[in-house]
Amino acid sequence: MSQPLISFDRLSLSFASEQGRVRAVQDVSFDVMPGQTVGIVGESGCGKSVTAMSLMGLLPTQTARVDGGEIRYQGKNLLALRSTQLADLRGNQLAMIFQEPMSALNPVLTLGEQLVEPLIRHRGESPKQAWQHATQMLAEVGLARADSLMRCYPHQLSGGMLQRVMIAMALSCQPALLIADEPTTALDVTVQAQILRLLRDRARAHAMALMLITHDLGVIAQMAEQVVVMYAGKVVEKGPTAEVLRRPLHPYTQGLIASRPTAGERHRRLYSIPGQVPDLAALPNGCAFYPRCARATDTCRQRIPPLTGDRQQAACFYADSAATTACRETELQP
Ligand SMILES: Nc1ncnc2c1ncn2[C@@H]1O[C@H](COP(=O)(O)OP(=O)(O)OP(=O)(O)O)[C@@H](O)[C@H]1O
Repeated sequence: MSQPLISFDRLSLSFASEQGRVRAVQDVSFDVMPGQTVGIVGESGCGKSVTAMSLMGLLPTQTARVDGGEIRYQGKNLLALRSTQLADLRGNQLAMIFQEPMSALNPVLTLGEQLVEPLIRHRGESPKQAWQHATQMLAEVGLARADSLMRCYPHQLSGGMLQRVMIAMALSCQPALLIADEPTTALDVTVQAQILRLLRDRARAHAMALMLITHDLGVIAQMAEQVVVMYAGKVVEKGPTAEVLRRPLHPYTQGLIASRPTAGERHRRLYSIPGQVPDLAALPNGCAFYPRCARATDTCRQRIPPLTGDRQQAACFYADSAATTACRETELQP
């Protein structure tokens, strides 16, 4: 068995805020194997992006603090690297694309200028080689007339085209890992499917690992071999996607699956998980999900269960398969 490419090992992070420390990530552990796609899923504010940004060294240094743990890349703890060493890995061996491609591009530089810069800096290509390489990459992500696109400014392209440019930019340095943070949320549905297909094909063609952050369990089902379910800054369940979706153990995962809208069920009342996500600056004792959990008992209020087990792990004292009948299994199988 090969070594993990990335290991999050008991990572805890917090932010300083006027309300006190926001415990955005607590004790998060999971691995990404070389070439593997891992989906991170959970409601808004559960810590998905912060987890990804910490790997890229992109957290705000004035407010963010690492409270414990490591993020190892090929065995090296990224949190112990100097910022220049991390900057060298970023955009080279580790790349990231975001929900809004426009916010990651410089509006006053042409796409060509922005595409060639990392190739010159990280790969030592000459300006001419970098230009040819970038043009090839645009063609590889399905953009026609790549040479003339190189002379365009970001505002001249549609959202779908820009996301393709971001993927080309990320792939151009042949990263070992690409993080895609809600890469299709800002796109219309047909373009979403194209971009996801492109990401999957390119990840396979380049033997690249993919960390895919999304709210959408359907996307996870199609794309990811492993899934990590986060709630209030913690991993509540993780495992092979097919197994977690077929037999979710944690009541939160069960709720997420049950609340997914599906085609052909116009008359079904949409289920939503009752209650609100907790304030991460004032987390309750015990399991953070208990105020919203129909099965919560006094034990859940007092103690936090550990994430245990080998295949599927669930941080819940009462995690079992008994309540999974409400989950519409067949529709979510990859
Ligand atoms: N710079 C910051 N300062 C203070 N708190 C922050 C900062 N960045 C994130 N947080 C807090 O950390 C928590 C986790 O945020 P994060 O962006 O990781 O959530 P998320 O799961 O990615 O949500 P979404 O799906 O909406 O992007 C949130 O409570 C958020 O308010």
